[in-house]
Amino acid sequence: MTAILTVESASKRYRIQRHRPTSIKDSIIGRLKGLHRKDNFFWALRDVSFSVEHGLKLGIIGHNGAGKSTLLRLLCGLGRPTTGRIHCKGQVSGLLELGSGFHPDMTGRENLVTGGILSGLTKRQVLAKQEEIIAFAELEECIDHTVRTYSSGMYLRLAFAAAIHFDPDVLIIDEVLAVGDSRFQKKCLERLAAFQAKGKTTILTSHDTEQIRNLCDEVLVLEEGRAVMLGDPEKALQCYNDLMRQRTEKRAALLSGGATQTNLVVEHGSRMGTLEASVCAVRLYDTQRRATNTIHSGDSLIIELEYRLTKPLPDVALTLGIYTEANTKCFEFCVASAVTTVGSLTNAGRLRCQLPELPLLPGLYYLNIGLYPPDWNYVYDYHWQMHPLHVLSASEGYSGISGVISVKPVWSVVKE
Ligand SMILES: Nc1ncnc2c1ncn2[C@@H]1O[C@H](COP(=O)(O)OP(=O)(O)OP(=O)(O)O)[C@@H](O)[C@H]1O
Repeated sequence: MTAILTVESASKRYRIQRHRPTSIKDSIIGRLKGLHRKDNFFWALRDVSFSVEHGLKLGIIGHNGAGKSTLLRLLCGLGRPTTGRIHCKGQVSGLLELGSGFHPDMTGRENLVTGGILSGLTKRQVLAKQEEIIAFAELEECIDHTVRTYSSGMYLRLAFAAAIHFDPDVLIIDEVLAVGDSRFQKKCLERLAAFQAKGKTTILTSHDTEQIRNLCDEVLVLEEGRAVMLGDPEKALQCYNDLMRQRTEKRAALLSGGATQTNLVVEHGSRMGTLEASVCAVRLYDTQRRATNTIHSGDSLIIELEYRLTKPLPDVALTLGIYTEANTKCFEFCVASAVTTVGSLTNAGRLRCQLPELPLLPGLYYLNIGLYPPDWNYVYDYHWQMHPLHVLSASEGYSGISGVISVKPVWSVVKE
């Protein structure tokens, strides 16, 4: 196999301007006074090296500010590394953050033609694909409006449709699969899978670990601009979690002015975090609002979390998941902003969550709960295997089903 893309010791330095001139005169005066010499420099990428072979599905993960977008921009040819080199032997198409790529004052159609030509297609080739792209993006009615008037969802639909229909050798996607409605997201994921199945190379970043597992066969982990590891998705996700644990430990030490144990002693299961926001009690209720940790398959479950904040926090992110005894995830949902979902949090209170008709097969499960700062950089409080949930057979139980969820198949003979 040959490498289609090679990154050799690439570093990227940004200038953090202390003096921001607002006019040419201001800029000249600033230079004469030597104000520009007071600028700081920030290394967003440091000495990153890796190569990507034809057909590889590469994922890039890392916490907020780790350098993922900076690296993807360089791979797309937007800017050059401050030191090091990037080599690409094919045509690259990039779906970067919303707002990049299209000119806001040009119509969707004009942007398509310009984008196609910039991606290496001839005008005739772009025009031949144009209607298919517009149909995929479902933008027939707005394609002749200026892109400035598009919603973020419309923008994303056009950007994705264009990037994939231009059929590049390497498709680079920065997190954008998280935007847009779920039906269109599914359509994009199917199209992306077909693109990958043709043996094309993809490079993507995502904060969604399931997307990383499903869409990547190798993953690069970035931390503070450095490549920490490149390996299979499971090892990379483990490394990402370890880095989060290390950041949590650093944060806890900073808060307490010394080394702190972030793994907390609990009766059952495990708990870790800085406890700036904490879950101090978890109560489960059945459909009759009785406090219990035993329900029947198919019953609804009410979960009440008693929380405490050590100081007022602008927002908190949280996760709540149900896992089997063997630690298989049945489901987990993330709330990126508690404020948006339930309103601002007082220093202590209770959050309630109802899960209607939980179709779990009989067995022992655990509720895993996490509280995080909104940038998910470290852990406020994470409980795993601490809160058991016993699921009993439904009153009209049926046999012969294994797995995690309870479904009731209805069989019949097809009449010819
Ligand atoms: N144009 C710029 N000027 C100065 N600093 C920048 C610039 N662009 C990015 N940075 C800084 O470089 C670092 C890496 O940013 P980057 O956007 O690459 O991170 P990221 O891993 O993509 O983060 P996120 O997951 O939040 O998108 C951040 O600290 C960011 O503030």
